[in-house]
Amino acid sequence: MALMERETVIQVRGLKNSFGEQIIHDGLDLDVRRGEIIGVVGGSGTGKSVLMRSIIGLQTPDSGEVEVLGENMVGRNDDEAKNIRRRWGILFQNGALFSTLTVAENVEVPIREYFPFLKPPLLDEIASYKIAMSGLPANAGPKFPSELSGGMRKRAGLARALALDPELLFLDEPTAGLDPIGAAAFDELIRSLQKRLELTVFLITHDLDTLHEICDRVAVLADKKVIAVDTIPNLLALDHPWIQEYFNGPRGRAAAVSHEEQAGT
Ligand SMILES: Nc1ncnc2c1ncn2[C@@H]1O[C@H](COP(=O)(O)OP(=O)(O)OP(=O)(O)O)[C@@H](O)[C@H]1O
Repeated sequence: MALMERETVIQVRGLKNSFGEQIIHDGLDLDVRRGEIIGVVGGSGTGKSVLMRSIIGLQTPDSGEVEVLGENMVGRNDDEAKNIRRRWGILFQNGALFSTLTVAENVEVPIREYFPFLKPPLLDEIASYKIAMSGLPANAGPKFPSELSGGMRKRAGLARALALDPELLFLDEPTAGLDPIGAAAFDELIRSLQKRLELTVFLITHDLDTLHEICDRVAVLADKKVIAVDTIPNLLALDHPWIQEYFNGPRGRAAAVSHEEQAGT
């Protein structure tokens, strides 16, 4: 089915967020469609993380509407949001793993929250499956986060994000801090998981390679709004200075050339 015809799974309308005098978003709109990987870009401090926090209900906006999977997210208390929270997984920027728990125990945290009656053997089995799915070796399960490399910690965070078989996956700068080979492998993992599990992925990134390699559309934050959401070729046709500088600057062009070479075009 063409992307345009698919169901909207995240709908943001007229979002306004501010901290004191500082207005971050003012009249921001965004639609995310089922099954797409949408990249969210914008200069530092344009409010990408605040947007994600507003969508998942961690930030109460000054005004505006946020719907996720048909449910209103604004002003819900924790209890009300519990049912909707289990339908998404989140990989925060630093992985946000509990340092005193092993990787397997970290993956089990959300499962225990929602299914407290599950017995340890089954919990361990589910955790092992999620760990393998995230491309970690089986012996990573009993390790503590401090014993893992940065790339492995991200995969462990991903395993936890996938613990409850989510429909939506939120990723905040997943390739930040990874070397280019590790970043490319992580991109590939996200793409293959998205296809296999039919995920919708909301991905904040500064990584131009990631945008070219795996994003179906890219949303650009500037001037306190989403100024455009489109494929990269269509964004390039727009005459906005930030978009031009970002995608057509030296790094943007290098990422585009590398993507074309890999695609054999
Ligand atoms: N809890 C908070 N209290 C006060 N100001 C905040 C808070 N959270 C975010 N901000 C401010 O809101 C602005 C947007 O922050 P946000 O983290 O969303 O930016 P970003 O686009 O994700 O940036 P980066 O690309 O650097 O990660 C920043 O100026 C930040 O200082």
